Amino acid sequence: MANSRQIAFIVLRDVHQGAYADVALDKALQKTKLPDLDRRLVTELVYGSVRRQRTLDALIDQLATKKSHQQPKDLRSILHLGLYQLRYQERIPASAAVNTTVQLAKENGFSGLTGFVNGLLRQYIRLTDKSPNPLDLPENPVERLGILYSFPDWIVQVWLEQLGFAETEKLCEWMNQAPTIDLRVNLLRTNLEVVEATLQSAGILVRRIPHLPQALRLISSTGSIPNLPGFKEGWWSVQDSSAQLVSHLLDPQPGEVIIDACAAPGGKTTHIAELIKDEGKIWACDRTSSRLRKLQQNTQRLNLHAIQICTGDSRNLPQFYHTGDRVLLDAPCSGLGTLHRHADARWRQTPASVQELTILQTELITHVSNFVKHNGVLVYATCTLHPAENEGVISAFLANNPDWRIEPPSANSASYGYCTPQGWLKVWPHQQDMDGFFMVRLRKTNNSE
Ligand SMILES: C[S@@+](CC[C@H](N)C(=O)[O-])C[C@H]1O[C@@H](n2cnc3c(N)ncnc32)[C@H](O)[C@@H]1O
Repeated sequence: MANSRQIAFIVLRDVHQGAYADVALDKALQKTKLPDLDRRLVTELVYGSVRRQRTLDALIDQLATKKSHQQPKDLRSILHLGLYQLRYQERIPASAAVNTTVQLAKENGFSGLTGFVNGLLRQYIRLTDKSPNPLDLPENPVERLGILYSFPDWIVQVWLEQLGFAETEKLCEWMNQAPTIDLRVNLLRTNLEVVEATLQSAGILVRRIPHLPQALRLISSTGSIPNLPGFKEGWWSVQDSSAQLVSHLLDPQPGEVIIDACAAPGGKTTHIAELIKDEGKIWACDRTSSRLRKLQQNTQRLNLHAIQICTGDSRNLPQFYHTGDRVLLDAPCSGLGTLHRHADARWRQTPASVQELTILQTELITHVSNFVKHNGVLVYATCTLHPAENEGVISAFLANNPDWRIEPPSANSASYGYCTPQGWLKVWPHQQDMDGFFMVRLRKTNNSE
């Protein structure tokens, strides 16, 4: 049976050939019968090495004569694994990190280079004996943060322009943490006290989140989520606190017609159904049927009946024109607010992909705003921290549609505390300790058609 590090190496090889880190990892773990502890090690090594890729490459550049991108691809992955353990895995003794990495090199076609691997890793250890952070860093603030925290320059630049150096550094640090898991309790089936007590009796510690009436944060490790008590019974869903704010901002009421224009897999659709006590009609539209199947499963598990599914492109659904009391557009986005949840996401997005997304977002809001009835409400939300996809899309929409205005949340809303002077809400993860989000409520005013 292959050992944890060999499996991690094979997954990294797939990732460097273009596979998604989570998909490649799942595939590899399904093929093995590793004990839980080893599975956790593989996961940590893969996600950590992918996430910290830029920092690890900078170390290779510093310690070897050939730059990281000139090294054979597999050797680079092996060095990433070794350096990752030395730099970020305090529980692994340095000697074990070095010996296992040398072994990996030997077993994967680099027996002639074991001396190089051994030498490079030992040189790193010697440098750390002299200084806790031996990485050479440039003065330029963008590159400095990009190399130290392993982000592409363009993302650091986007954040620096909004936050300045000290806050951007805190945000970068936050995004390299292990993600937390929040639950949203289904108050139609149970209540917070019962879920808290049930989880606690299964040895899982939770805490409440201020202002969010359905939220619980898991503060101890859990194992498989579907095996936790209450999941199969539909007592709760997994949903980050900031995503819960979106449906509170929409503020849906029992009996209303609500259209969720980008609904799958249904985190917010099911929340809306819970908030209206399952009384009314919610159209869950999405163009991806595989994701809508998940929405269907979630709806059944939570025993909700107000939701109707519509598969299609929301830029072309004229049957909904002027029918919605409230419309939610939780738009596809670059996900810069949830980079901590997807190890490879920071390397997949580019300024060009952001540009394409802003075009799609603009087309979606333009079409979907027609779904709203006279005097109705439209909420636009993204889980990104890129102003072009947020403030930019909304400012352009308002400039082209003078019959719409921003309506900030009311003082008794769960989302009130996150409101900015402009009336939109922006959740900065390092300040609020939840996923990054942008959301705004717009109302179609009286002078509109
Ligand atoms: C951010 S996700 C939605 C998450 C969902 N609201 C939730 O809370 O679970 C964006 C969704 O938009 C969908 N999408 C992208 N382009 C679309 C379009 N033109 N029309 C309809 N859905 C679209 C994607 O399939 C994806 O499911």
